[in-house]
Parts: sequence; structure tokens; C-alpha cells
Amino acid sequence: MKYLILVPDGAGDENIEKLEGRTPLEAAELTMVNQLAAKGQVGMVKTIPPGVAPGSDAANLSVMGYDPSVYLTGRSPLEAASIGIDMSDTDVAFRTNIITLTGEGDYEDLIITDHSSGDITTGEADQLIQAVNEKFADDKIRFYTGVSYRHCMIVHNGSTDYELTPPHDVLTQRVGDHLPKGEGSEFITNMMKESYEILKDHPVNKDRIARGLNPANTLWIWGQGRKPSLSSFYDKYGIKGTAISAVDLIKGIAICAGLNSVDVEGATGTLHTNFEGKAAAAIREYKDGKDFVYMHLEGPDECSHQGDMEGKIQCLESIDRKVLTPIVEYFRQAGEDFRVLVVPDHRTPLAIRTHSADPVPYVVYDSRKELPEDKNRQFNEKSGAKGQYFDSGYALADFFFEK
Ligand SMILES: O=C(O)[C@H](O)COP(=O)(O)O
Repeated sequence: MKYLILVPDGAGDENIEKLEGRTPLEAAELTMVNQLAAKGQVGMVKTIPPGVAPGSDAANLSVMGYDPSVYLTGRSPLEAASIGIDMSDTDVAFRTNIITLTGEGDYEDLIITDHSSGDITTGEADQLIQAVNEKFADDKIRFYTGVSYRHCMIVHNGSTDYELTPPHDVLTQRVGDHLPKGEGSEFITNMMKESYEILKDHPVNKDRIARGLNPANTLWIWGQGRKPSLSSFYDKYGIKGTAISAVDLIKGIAICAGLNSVDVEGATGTLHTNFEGKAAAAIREYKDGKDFVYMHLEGPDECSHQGDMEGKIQCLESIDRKVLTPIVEYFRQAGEDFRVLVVPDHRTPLAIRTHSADPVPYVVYDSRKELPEDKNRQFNEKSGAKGQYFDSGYALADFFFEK
């Protein structure tokens, strides 16, 4: 028996007037997932518990079977595990985006324009992180390079008691309206402000500007937390698995849960990721004896943050055609019994360009127990609303992995 959980990050959305009232999941040509839906179960699941911020940290923990209210200590500590940072119990990890600010005048009057600095390459970002460490690193603070615009700051004997804002939640807004708050947060604000002076004229950014790309001209610090402690996935479900993702968050969750994590060349976390390479990596894992693959694709979420509706639909179609289809075809050709769960981790409505905690649709298909075909059963919000509702991602995971 083989299991696949495929997560198109942020794929959930709202009815869109430009799509004649359809959602991107309805408008996209999703041949394979809707073929599975027609002979499988479709419903809705609330991946974000009440009172928890709707981020991919909480949502993917939930879908993987872990209650975020219990296990989530913060986003950055999970990413730190993937980066290879051995956090002590007194360390605090802070997610450190390098973002694009635009405008003139005081730092506080600049505009938060791009949380991803135009999907800056990791190689470029690493040069900027080196410059940041030259300025700020000491025996208490150090920055570590992650993936693209996503990095990590470790503070030894740090505090987590600050109110910090994810930059993708406040795009197009004024810096001064979203600076860190809380006792002792001044050191974070000062680093963010000073980083602008270091980075805005850095050669990497002069080159990016010359190429018409968004510069990565300031640090934006958030997502803080202490070292996580997840129970073993194998102890929970009795199967061995692998996570395949471009981003440290998913790799980190997998590592903390005792799952394998596989890197794929050309996996970028964007609309232009190596879809085929990710599918091929999953098939290799199954051939190598793994029972389960957690396949995460960040692209739909990033398109939503950029307000790119066409890109989101294109990304959803690529995931269906270039990732899900070859894996299902492998199962069928290999004569494997298989069970597939396709579920967004959360909604990222294009209208707000950030996450919402509203329920998302799921498809569960089991090759051993096909339902009578009903082509009205589809992978989207309207069809899902007619099916079984799960009040948590981990309840859905328990259902999905039940023997
Ligand atoms: O900062 C990031 O990695 C993403 O923009 C945040 O969105 P996510 O929580 O859906 O990954």
C-alpha cells in the first residue's frame, strides 16, 4: 500500500468576479485530481485551529497529523531544523525575510512592496546575509541563510515576547505602521532599520536594479520561537515516509517528525519550479521502499501573495499535469494499491494577497475502494462544501492513514 499527500500551498481561494464567480480551483484544468475526486471522497477541512495564525507552519503540521495548538512553537524553529541549526533550549529562532521596500524619505515612510524581493536566488541572498552578519553577528546573535528570501536569525538566551508581523500580511503598507512591538523589541527594529543602509546599495542589489528586478534591501524579522519537539510520525502511523518540498518549513517539519526529506534540483518554491523533477523524486522514493510521500508545492501561495491570478491557475494545472499525474500513473503501472490525499494547507485568497483560516477542500482517493463515479464530485470549494467536514487537519490525517 502506497500513500501520497499532495499539498498545493495556498491553493484555496474565494469566488472571483473575473472568473465568472469561480475559484481558481474551479477555473483550472485539473484532469487527474478531478478524475480521482469523481471516484473518491471530497469534502472540507479546517486546517487552522481557532486562535492560531493561518500560516503554513500551523497548516502543514495539522495536515501531517500534528495539532498546532500543541506542537507549534513558532515558524522559524522548524525552518532552523532544515537549515541544520542545532538550537539549544534557550535559543530563539526568528524568521528573517529579505524584502523590497520602495519610496523615499525616512525608513518608517517606505512601503513594504515585495515580501520575496522578486524571488531572489539563494546565491544572491547568501551574499546579503554575509553582509548582515558582518554588521550584526556577535556571541549572542547570528544569521543563517535559508532558501531565496527566507532566512533565520538565532538569538542565544533570547525572548519570544514580541509582536512581529509577517511581511506578506502587510504588502503595500507603510513600514512605520508595522514595526516590532513589545518590551525590548527595539534591537529588532534597529537591526531592520540599519540593514536598509547596508543592503540598499549592496552590489547584489545594484545588479538587481540594473536588471529591472526588485532589490532585497531590508531585513524583516518575524515568526519567532523556541526549539520544537514533535512525536515520531512512524510511532503515530506506523509507516516510513519522505517529504519533498523546496522550502525549509516543510523539510524542517519532516526532520522533526523523523521523516526523510529529499532535495530536488531546480525546486524553487515558485511557479517556475521543477515540477517533473519533484514527481520523479517521489517515484524514486516509492521504488526505494518508502510507503508515503508528502509532496508540497509552494507556487500557488506565492502567486497569490503577488496577486497573480493567471499564474496561480497555471501553477495548479502544472501540479496536476506534471506532478500528480505521473505519480498516479506510476502506481497504476506498478500495480500498487494506493491512497491519495490532495489538500491545500490553507487558503491564500488573491483578493487579500495573504492567508485566511477558512476551511479548504480535500480529495481522498483509494484504489482499493473506488466509489461509483460522479463527475460532479470535484476538487474545489463548492463541491467540497457538499462532502464530509473535518474540523482539523490531524483528524483528516488520522482518517487518511487508517488501515
Ligand atoms: O514567507 C514565506 O515562506 C511565505 O510567503 C509564507 O507563506 P506560507 O506560510 O504559506 O509559506
